[in-house]
Amino acid sequence: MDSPEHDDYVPTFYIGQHESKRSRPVTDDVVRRAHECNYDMLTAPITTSSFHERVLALFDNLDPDSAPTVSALTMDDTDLMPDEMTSHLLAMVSPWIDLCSPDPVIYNISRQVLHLEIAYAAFCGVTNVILPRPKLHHGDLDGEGVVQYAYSVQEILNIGMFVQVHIRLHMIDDPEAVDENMGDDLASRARLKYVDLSPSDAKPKVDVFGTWDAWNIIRSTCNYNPRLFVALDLCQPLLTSSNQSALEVHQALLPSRSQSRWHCEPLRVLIYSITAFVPNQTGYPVLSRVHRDLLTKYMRLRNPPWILLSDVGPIPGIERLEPFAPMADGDLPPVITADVFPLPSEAAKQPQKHKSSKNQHPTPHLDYLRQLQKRQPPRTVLERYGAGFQDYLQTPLQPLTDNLESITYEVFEKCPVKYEWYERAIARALRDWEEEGKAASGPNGRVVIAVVGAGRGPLVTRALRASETEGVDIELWALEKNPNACVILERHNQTQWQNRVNIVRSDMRSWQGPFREAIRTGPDNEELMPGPPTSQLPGMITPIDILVSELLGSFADNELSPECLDGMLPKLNPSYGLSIPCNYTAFLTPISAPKLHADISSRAPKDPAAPDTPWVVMLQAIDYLSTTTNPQPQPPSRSTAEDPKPNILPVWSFIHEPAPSPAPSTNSHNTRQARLPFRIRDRGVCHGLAGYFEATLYPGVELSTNPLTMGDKSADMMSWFPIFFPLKVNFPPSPSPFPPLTAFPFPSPALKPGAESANERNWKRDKKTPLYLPDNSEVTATIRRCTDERKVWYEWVVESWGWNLLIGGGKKRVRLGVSEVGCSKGVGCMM
Ligand SMILES: C[S@@+](CC[C@H](N)C(=O)[O-])C[C@H]1O[C@@H](n2cnc3c(N)ncnc32)[C@H](O)[C@@H]1O
Repeated sequence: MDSPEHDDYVPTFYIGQHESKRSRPVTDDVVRRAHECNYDMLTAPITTSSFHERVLALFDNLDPDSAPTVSALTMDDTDLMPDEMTSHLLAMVSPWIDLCSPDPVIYNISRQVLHLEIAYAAFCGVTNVILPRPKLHHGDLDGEGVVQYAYSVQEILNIGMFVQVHIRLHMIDDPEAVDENMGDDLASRARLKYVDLSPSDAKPKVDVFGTWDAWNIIRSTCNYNPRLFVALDLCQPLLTSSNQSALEVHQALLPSRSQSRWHCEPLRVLIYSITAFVPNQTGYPVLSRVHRDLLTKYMRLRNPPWILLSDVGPIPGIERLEPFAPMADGDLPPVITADVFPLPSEAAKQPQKHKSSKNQHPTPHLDYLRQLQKRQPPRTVLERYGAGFQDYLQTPLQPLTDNLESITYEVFEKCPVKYEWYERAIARALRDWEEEGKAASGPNGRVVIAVVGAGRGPLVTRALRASETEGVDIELWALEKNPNACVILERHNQTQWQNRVNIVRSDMRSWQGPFREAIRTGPDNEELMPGPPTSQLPGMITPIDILVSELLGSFADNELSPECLDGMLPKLNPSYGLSIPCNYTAFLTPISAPKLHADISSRAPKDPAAPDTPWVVMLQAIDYLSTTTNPQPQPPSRSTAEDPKPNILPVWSFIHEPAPSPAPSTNSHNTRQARLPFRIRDRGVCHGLAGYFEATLYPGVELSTNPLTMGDKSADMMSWFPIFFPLKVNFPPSPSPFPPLTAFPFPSPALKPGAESANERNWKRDKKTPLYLPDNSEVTATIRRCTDERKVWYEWVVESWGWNLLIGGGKKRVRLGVSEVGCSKGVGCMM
């Protein structure tokens, strides 16, 4: 396997240019010029300033008791035309509307403007629109209008059936952030009877999850519609107090808790305004390390977001539109590439330099991003191996009932770690065997090793190699029940293993053990000595000294390793026999995984088992809901003060050692149950449980997929992706609180082909609304490993808990919600 340093991968940065107030229409020529400058796309307002003036005048001249009607768009109201280049445009809905307004007339007008603009953009063939941010604060009202906004979004998803809708949001909610449209907008016209502007003592504070909360309402109302995305503003207007350095402010606005939360949402656009950049020592605009790290993280998503540079200057040459030398190819003078974050004192000294540099490089911000694109750190082994698999749901393998294909074994065999670790474990076991002078079970004192479930034989090769390196003689058995894989084993035995391996075609649960000639010795031939392996009767069965198996699944025991090994353990050498692995433990943690939730929801109508299936999935767009702050100090340049790490708790274990007697006839000894409490610091939505495992192959040699220990125990191991237990929660469907508007010029949108029926919608709401967890709450996950005489399956349920303050002091723990029981019996593993 190549080392990650040799990865020649360059990520795709799809970069667009946005101006909040475009001075000229976005024509073909403008788009062409933007492409020449190495921009990939442009934003365009759907309507013109004259439409803006018309609507404001409508409101200003309104009889307060009448229902206003915004008349249909005219030629003067828009510059947008159906055109080939519309596919390169991100159409901007007017930022001066307020869909959250508590003033019903303003809401009514805003909603009409939205409908008119979306309908016209859809008519022109626009496929991507960006909606203005939901306004979260109106006087002393905080977050009240979000539901209103959410219903408007739900409506427009049914107007433009091919339009992808991007909701513009700040990373965090800062109530004091300056609103760029202030004065020119409908929001500032809200009437006092609806908005109390009197100064209040209880000023809302910065809320790290405030904007996420709004997004959660919007996408939940829209049933996780796959055409709904986040356009994230990465830089809020900086309210730098004089004693804060620019670096501190940038870090404070990008807390790692909110970074990881947005990472799990459907991020489609990242918006960098000019305030996200700071001049480097040579005066060129660069991003701080916090921003650079964030960009690297977000650009590694399976579908990397687009980047919008907002108000960083016009497209060069646009006024004259003369031929233009292409820019921003990423080959820059070294001054631009030095992105050392300046000390605030240095930055303050450099404004002049910055200006003159900009004149020499007309698109310095774009140049810098193109340069960053080229200098992205190489992908890790896991990232390379997992490319394309991120958040892709796979049904777990059933190697016991199904016979795997050769290609599946081939994928296993690519893991650079697992087989190495098995060889190490076998080598240590042989060394200890020798050093401790243990009596072996094979002829001539040879240690009997049985690789059970040998597949195409990689562990057989490793066992032979371990014996050679340790200089310990072994007798090797390889057992496999897949007849096709046995052909490969037999071929390998002939061509690679010099016929040193005894190959057995059998299910391990019915294998008697190493069967060999019984050689009679002693003065009267009354003693029996183990002879060479044979299939002839009469013979004798001898114990196995070292049993090697790899029957583990993503949740350790989910591919029935315990059930398979049950039959083998009584065949171990009773004094010294050992199993590799000797034990394994499953782990769980609650996660937010909107993408997986949406995927499972969309499968559910056709595949009713989908919400009850524990899925194998390379988790990427997820957020851990239960975290602790990492106590280990980090280099100051690399992290903010807090660096949360997930609480991932052990669920249950299986231990494999010589068994004195055959396993009981029922499988009830392999059932398990666990109830795990998780503290939740920050609010979020729980979509399910992420499962991992750790296994001890031999003391000191461990495998782990648990993110907390994987780096130490088996870094770069890629044989197993985690498992995901989805959550189903039962809530009654909620009717729309908003009756259709009578004054609206269009008829209420009828159901178009492909739109959801009420039944489908209700089914989704009834069956799969995820569990909302408030700040400072608790989650308990209860999970069981169940069995009958034919199958093994899991059942899981999640409860959320909060605290009620009691009159007279104290608090009481109260249950806030409980999920439906997930049950995988329908897709359980056959024994
Ligand atoms: C996960 S694969 C591992 C294969 C191989 N050891 C490797 O590491 O590439 C598990 C193998 O065990 C075999 N297997 C599972 N249950 C078995 C059983 N009860 N008896 C024999 N073989 C079994 C499967 O056919 C499969 O080849």
